[in-house]
Amino acid sequence: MLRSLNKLQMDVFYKVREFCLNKIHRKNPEQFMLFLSGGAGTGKSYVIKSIYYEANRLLSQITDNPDEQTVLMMSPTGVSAMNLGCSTIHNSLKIRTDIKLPYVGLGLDKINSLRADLGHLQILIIDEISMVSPKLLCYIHGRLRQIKQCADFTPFGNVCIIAVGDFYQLPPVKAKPLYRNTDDLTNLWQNNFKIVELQDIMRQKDDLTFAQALNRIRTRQKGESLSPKDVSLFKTRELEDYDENVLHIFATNALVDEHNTKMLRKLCDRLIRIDANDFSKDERTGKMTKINTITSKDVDTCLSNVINIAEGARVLLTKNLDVSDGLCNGVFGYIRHIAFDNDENVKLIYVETPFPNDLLLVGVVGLDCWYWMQFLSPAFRRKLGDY
Ligand SMILES: Nc1ncnc2c1ncn2[C@@H]1O[C@H](COP(=O)(O)OP(=O)(O)OP(=O)(O)O)[C@@H](O)[C@H]1O
Repeated sequence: MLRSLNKLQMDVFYKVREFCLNKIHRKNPEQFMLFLSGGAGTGKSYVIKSIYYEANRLLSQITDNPDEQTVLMMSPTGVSAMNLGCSTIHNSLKIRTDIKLPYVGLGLDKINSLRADLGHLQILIIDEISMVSPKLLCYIHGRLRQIKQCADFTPFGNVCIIAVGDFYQLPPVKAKPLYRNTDDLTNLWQNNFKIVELQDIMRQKDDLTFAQALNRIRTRQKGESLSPKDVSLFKTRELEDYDENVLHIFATNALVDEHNTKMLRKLCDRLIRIDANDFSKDERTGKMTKINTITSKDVDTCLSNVINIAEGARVLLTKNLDVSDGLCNGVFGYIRHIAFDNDENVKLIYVETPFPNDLLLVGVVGLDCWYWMQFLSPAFRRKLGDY
């Protein structure tokens, strides 16, 4: 893999390698903060995998404990974490999703356990940096300072950072991207990071004309039209007939729902409608009472008021259940079986995941739980037989 790196990829690789060698030889190398950028397919993930492997190999020499991590790779989303074989930022650094500034430190027990794993951390690789909000970056900085017990304000507790990504790609959810942050207090991005921009598109390296046209879409401003030449090039890639099972992308949720309902009706015999039930908890008695008006819109739960399901339907996981097991937001599964209670209400939905031994069991809203999901062990699966 190393020999195949192109010139710019190689430069970054050797810069990090030099830091590691100096660290092993106790030369006290200076902390670096690198922003590795480049368009889609320029090989950002490819080079960080090489760096991660090499840095791990070299820096493992500075600790005797194999459980201690000297290099950590993480990503803001479950899918990209899964693709890179790492964990999410929230999971790796025990950062809650509802964080607020100013930074709130972790309690003693939790920080001690993080410190046991990451006390010798030297290099942190953050993939998909375009999706990291200024607030989340502040929490990464705060957490690393806490882990490293830094007395001064050196950024990120003096841990080297390799931020990887492309700001032309997805921005953070409901937050400004890092380069747009103008708040001096939380601005860890500007002035700290040195940019290296990979130039060669490796994904379409055998079709340079197409790769360059894709790059023009990348840098195109809102309202700016594509050249007629690019439009006709993309038109040549249009398909009249295509497999309906491929992943579709739509601009609005309404179009997504329309397509899903069409496919369900087409592919499945019996459509089952589940209406959301809303319950309120009496603070004094703890008793749950069903309420007749649905409040999901008012409190923005992102839950649908109605869902249509069917046996055989393809479904998408929209939550990170267990990234290390591959069960993260974006993974497909198939509904194998739907079980009903005596009143013909849906009680359980059995979802088969793409992973051989996992079957997800999805419980539908009951009085004592909002929803729950669990994996069935192979033994329990056998007990269930063929339903
Ligand atoms: N030096 C290289 N030699 C051979 N193949 C490479 C090289 N660099 C990247 N590739 C290949 O090019 C493709 C794109 O690389 P990669 O996924 O790392 O790009 P990326 O910049 O991370 O893309 P994106 O922004 O879309 O995630 C992959 O198939 C990868 O294996």
